[in-house]
Amino acid sequence: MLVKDAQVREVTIFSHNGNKIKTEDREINIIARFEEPLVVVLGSVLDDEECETLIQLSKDLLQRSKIGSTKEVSDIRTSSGAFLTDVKSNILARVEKRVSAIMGIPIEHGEGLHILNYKPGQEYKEHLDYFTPTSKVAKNNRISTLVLYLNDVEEGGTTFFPKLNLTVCPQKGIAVYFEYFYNDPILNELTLHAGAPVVKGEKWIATQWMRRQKVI
Ligand SMILES: O=C(O)CCC(=O)C(=O)O
Ligand SMILES: [Fe+2]
Repeated sequence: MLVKDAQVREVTIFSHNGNKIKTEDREINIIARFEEPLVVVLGSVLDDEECETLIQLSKDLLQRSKIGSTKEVSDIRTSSGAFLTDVKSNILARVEKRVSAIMGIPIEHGEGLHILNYKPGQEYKEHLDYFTPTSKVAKNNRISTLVLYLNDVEEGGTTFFPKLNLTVCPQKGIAVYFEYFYNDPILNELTLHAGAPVVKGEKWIATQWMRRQKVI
C-alpha cells in the first residue's frame, strides 16, 4: 500500500525520547514538545551558579567591547550581546559539553555561546536563525538552536513562534530547542521566532547555534 508522503515524519537531529535526557553530569527534563517542526522545552538544564557565571563572563566581555567600536546597532535586535568564544572557564566548558549532548552535535560545529541581555523595551523581532540559502555563509548553514534562559523575567521577554502559535516563558535554567534541517523548506520556515519585548525587569539568554559542519 502506498503511504502518503505527508504522513511520514521527517527524521530529526534531536534523538532523545521519554521524559529525561541523561548527560554526563545532569538529568535534564523534557517538559514539552511540538513535533513538526520539532520544538522542545527543557527544564533544569543549568543550575543557578552556571546561569550567573555565564552572565558575569559576558558582562566582562561587553565591558571590553564597549571600549572598542564594535557595538552593533540594529532595529531587529535591540539587545546587547557577546560571543563567549575565547573565554576560558571550567563552568563554560561544562555547559558547552552539556549543550552538545542535548543537541546531538559536536561543539566544534557551534559558533560559541552567544549571551544576550535585554532591558525593558528591548526585543528580537521575528527572524529565522539560518542564513538565506543564496548567501555565502549558507555553505555551512545553521541547523539547530538552543536558547538557554539565564534569569527569571518579571514581565514580557517570551520567545514566541508566530507560525506555530507557541510561546515559551523564560525561567532561570530552562531552555528551548528547535531545529531547521528538514528537507521540506516549509518546515524550516515554520521555525520563525522572536524574543518579545521585556516589559519589567531584564532578560539574559545564552544561545547556541549549531552548523552543519565544523566552524573553522
Ligand atoms: O530572546 C529570545 O527569546 C530569542 C533569541 C533568539 O531568537 C536567538 O538568539 O536567535
Ligand atoms: Fe533566533
